[in-house]
This record gives sequence, structure tokens and C-alpha cells, in this order.
Amino acid sequence: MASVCVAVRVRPLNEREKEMSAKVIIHMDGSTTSVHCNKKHIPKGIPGIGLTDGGRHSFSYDFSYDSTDVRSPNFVPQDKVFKDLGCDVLKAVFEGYNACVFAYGQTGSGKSYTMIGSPGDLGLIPRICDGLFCQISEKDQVDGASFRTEVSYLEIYNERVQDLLTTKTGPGSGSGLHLREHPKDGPYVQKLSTHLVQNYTDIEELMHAGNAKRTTASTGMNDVSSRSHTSFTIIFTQVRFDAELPCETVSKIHLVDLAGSERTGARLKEVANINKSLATLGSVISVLADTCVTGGGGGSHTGKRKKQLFIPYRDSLLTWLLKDSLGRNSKTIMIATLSPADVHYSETLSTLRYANRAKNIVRKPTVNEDSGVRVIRELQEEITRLRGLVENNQVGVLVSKRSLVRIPELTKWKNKNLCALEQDLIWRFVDGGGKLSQAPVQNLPEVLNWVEIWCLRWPWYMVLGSNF
Ligand SMILES: Nc1ncnc2c1ncn2[C@@H]1O[C@H](COP(=O)(O)OP(=O)(O)OP(=O)(O)O)[C@@H](O)[C@H]1O
Repeated sequence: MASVCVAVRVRPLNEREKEMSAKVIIHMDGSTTSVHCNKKHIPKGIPGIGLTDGGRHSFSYDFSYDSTDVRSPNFVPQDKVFKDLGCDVLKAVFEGYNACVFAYGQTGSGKSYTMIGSPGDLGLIPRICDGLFCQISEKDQVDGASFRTEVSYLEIYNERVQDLLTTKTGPGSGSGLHLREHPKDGPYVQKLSTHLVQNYTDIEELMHAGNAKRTTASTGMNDVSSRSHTSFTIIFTQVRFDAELPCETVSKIHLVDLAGSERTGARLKEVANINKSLATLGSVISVLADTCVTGGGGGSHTGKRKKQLFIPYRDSLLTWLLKDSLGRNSKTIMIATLSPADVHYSETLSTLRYANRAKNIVRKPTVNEDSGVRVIRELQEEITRLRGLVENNQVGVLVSKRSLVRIPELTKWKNKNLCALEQDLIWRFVDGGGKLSQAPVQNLPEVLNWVEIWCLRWPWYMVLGSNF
């Protein structure tokens, strides 16, 4: 079981806030974030919601990052955020898990800065991509594993999905794509382009191309505000041998930069859509958190439930797309970004409460092993177990109908060779590279059962194939 990891980051005062003589009201101490505000700090028209304890609210998170003042000894730069959060993502992904990082916060609070960064001060997405290829080259040399990395980049703008990496031109290409749901693999965007990448430079080029297409506009808080939610997705396949058994895992990393919440805005439809999807995200987080606290179900994957709770994933494309990351199979990190200024007190408090709620979500991530390869691996494990039994003359114990694999060629082989059995002979497996020898048997019905099982196992057939 794993909780959603929640980090909070506060940026420096910006020029506008300085011009307004805004005061810093966020204080961080270890993993605790406190917001301290008196009613006199709050400009007219902004309600001083929930002021208690002399206007101090404290919350504890997994990480509280103070990036308000570069001269402060407590200042947290981009590389510290990567070391804490990005390295965890990479670890999870190399272990075969899905991962998701999403940044949430008011417009202009530093989401894109934390996720993407600037050319001289890279954020989490480029650092994670770079770290991925560094580790690939290390593991390639040590483990002899092979890897495949593909990426896609989409934005959700006004409740429409757009492919930010499509090379197709013409009306409708790459925009208004449909979100669908696979019963096993979860939600996916139909016709979204995926791009094979060999190194960090390939990813960098694609990211630049995608960022240039992203919908931005100026807001009261941010001159270059992202007006859409984006998801940069890495599909990472690893093939290796684990204790001489094949193992293939496919992990997805969703790196999500949400559009900023805004109370008012010039483009009403846009603001309404952003706020609606963020509100739905808030509802989903609340229900999931309640589910985990009360032990209720709600997700279709859960077994016994105390209480059925409806989770409104499909109320927005954003929550539908993040369904698996939030409620099911993913190691998930939420980064809540904050302005330090008293003039944004109510937005800040609401972000802190939102993040506090997300802490209660607990999920059970599982390794995403390719099902075909898993069957081969399980069968090979079974063969090893059976070999041990054969060596100990315990052949009668081998019945396990559950794992029969019916392959027509094998049945033919078995029929051809049954005459040998009728002469009270059986091919017995002798350890050492799949060599077979004949041995007399006493108990024919038992042995027939044994052969039935063994002949229908296709990995063994591969061994037989080289002998017959
Ligand atoms: N930690 C930080 N250190 C220094 N500057 C920062 C930091 N966070 C944000 N900024 C600056 O603040 C401004 C707004 O940040 P950013 O664009 O990342 O906000 P945002 O939350 O993504 O906004 P929006 O939702 O409107 O897109 C940018 O000029 C950015 O460089």
C-alpha cells in the first residue's frame, strides 16, 4: 500500500506582488507548512476565510519546499526537488510500476516552473527524462537488459484533447481526440501519436515542439499562463532476465502540468472549464481520501467494501485521464505550488487544504508485467518445481490441470508417442539441458496423467523440439 506523496512548494514574490507591497505569509519548518495571516493583510474584497489561532494554519506534508529566497539557507532549488521526487519516480519505473507527478496550484504559482523549468534551470520533466536515459545506459551495460522508450504529449483545452506532437496537418488532425477506456489497461487517448526516442536530445526536441503548441495567454498573475492541462507521457518497456527467467514490464509515467485555478478571467469559457475540471479533481481526491479513511470501496477493482462511494472520474477529461494514477495502479506525487503573498491568502489556504486531502489517498500499485511473458515465466518456474519432483520420484503429485496449455502440435506429438507409453515406457526428464531418457514405470495411470500435463506444456515442448 502507498499513499499519494504530497509536496508543497512556495515561489519568490513576483514583481506585481512587490509593487503591491505584499508580505510573505508562508513559513516552512521541516515538512510543515504554515500560513500566517491577519485580517489586515487581506485586501478588501478577499474574504479572510477560516482565520483561527490568530490567523495561523499549519499542515504537514511529505515535503515542504521553501523557494522564496535564493539567499536563504533553507532555499530549495530545482535539483533538490528532483532528488527527492524525481529519483523516486525513476526508481518506481525501473521496478516496473506506473508513476504520475502532477502540479496543482493557483495561476502563476510556479507549476510550469517546477515541472518544466527554464533553459538554465530545468524542472522535473527534463530531469526525469535525462535521469531515465542515464540509468538506461548504466543498466544496459551491467544487466544486459534492453529498453524501449516512447513519448506522447497532449493538452486538454476547453474539454478537448489535443495532440501536441502530431506531425499530421489539415483540419481536425490531432485535435478533439477521443478518450477511451480499456477494461484492463485503463483510460487512453485514441489516435494519440507516440514517438520512439533513443536519447534525451530526442525527448528535448519533442518537448520543445509540444510546449510551443501549448495554449497560453496572459492572466492577472502570469504573463505566460498555461491555459490548458498537459500530460507528457513516457511509455517505458524493459526486457531482461531475472534469475534466468524472462521478464518484461511496461510502465507509464504521466507528468502533468495543470492549468492554474483562477477566480476571474477575461476568457470566461476557458476559466469555467479550467475551474470545473479542477473542482472535479478536488471531488475525486475527496472521495478517494474518504474511501481510504473509511475503508469504503468505490473503485471497480476493490473487493469487499464497507461502503460504496461513487467517484466522479468521468465528470472531466482530466480526472478520467488520471483515473488510474489517482485511484489505482500508480506511484503518484502531487506538488502543490503557492504564492508566498498575503494578497493570495485565500487561494493559498485552499491549495493547502486540497493538498492535505490528497495525503489520505492510499493505493496499491502493482508491477506491470507483460501478461504473455508472465505466463512463460510462471511456466518456467513450474517446470523447475516439477523437475525437482521428478528427480525425487514424486511424479504422482504433478497433477495441475489449472495450468494446461492446449497447443494442437503438442497433442499430435503426444498421440504419436503414446504407443511408447503403452509398452510401459515413459520419456522421463533427466536434468541437464533437456536431455530425455527412457525409464520403466510401474504405475501407468499415474504416469499417463503426468505425461498429459507435461506434453501440453509448450515451454517444455520447446525443449522437446530440439530433441525430437
Ligand atoms: N520556484 C521558483 N523560483 C523562481 N521563479 C519562479 C518559481 N516558481 C515560479 N517562478 C516564476 O513565476 C512565474 C510564474 O510561474 P509559472 O509559469 O511556473 O506558474 P504556473 O503556476 O505554471 O502558472 P499558470 O497556471 O498561469 O500557467 C514565472 O515567471 C516563473 O519563472
